[in-house]
Amino acid sequence: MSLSQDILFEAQPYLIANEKHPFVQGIITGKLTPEQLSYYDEQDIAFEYNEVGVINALINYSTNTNQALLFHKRQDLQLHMLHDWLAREPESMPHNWQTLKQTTIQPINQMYRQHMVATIQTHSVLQILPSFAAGEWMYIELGKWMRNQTRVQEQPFKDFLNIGGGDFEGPNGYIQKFFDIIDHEAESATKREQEQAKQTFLKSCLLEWYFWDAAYKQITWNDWKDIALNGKDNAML
Ligand SMILES: Cc1ncc(CN)c(N)n1
Repeated sequence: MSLSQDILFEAQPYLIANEKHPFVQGIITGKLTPEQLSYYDEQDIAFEYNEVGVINALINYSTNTNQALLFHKRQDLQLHMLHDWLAREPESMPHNWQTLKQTTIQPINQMYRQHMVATIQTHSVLQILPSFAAGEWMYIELGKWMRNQTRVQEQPFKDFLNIGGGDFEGPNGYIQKFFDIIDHEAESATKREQEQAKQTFLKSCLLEWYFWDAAYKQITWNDWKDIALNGKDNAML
C-alpha cells in the first residue's frame, strides 16, 4: 500500500465526521445565520492567506522543477481566488485588504494555521505538503459528497464547497498530483518520516472539523477569556 493510500484509508472517519458537522449540514439546508457565515468568511479568507505562505514554502523546497512549477501554478490559482473573493464584498460581510489585515485570528484558526506553518521548518515537501493537501482533499471530498445531497439552491449556500471541477479533481487534478508527490517523496523517506507525514495530514483533517465548529459557535478569544477568567460555562468549547 502506498503512503497516500494508507493516509486516505485512515482519513475516512474524519471525512464522515466533517460531513456530519452541523455547519456542513447547515450549508445543505441553508440554515446558517449571517453571523455564522460572516465568522467563517472572515476567518477562512485569513486562513487562505496563510496557505499562500505554505505554498511558497512548497515552491522553495521542491525537489525537482516539475514540483516547483506545479506548486507555482497552484499558488497562482490561490492568489486569483483570493483576489476575486476580496472583490466580491457582499454587503453583509464586507472585507478588503485593510480590514483583513486587522482581522483577529480566532483560536482554532490560529491553531490550524500554526500547525501548517510549523511544518515549514522541516524544509521537506513530504512534511509540508500533507498539512495543506488535507484541507484541499477535505473540501474536494465534501464538494463531491454535496453533489449527491439535495441542497438549498440559494446564495451563498449554493456555491459553498462547490470547488470541484477540472483543476482539482480527477487524474490530472491538483489533489492527485499532490498524492503522487507524497508517494514519490515517501520512497526516499524513513518509516518514521512517513508516519509523521500521515499524522500531519490527519491532524489537519481534525482541525477542519474544529474550524467548522468554531464558525458554528463563533468562538473567539473573548470566549476563551470569559471561561478562564470569569468561570463562564465551557460547554460551548
Ligand atoms: C479551513 C479551510 N480548509 C481548507 C480550505 C481549502 N483551501 C479552506 N478554504 N479552509
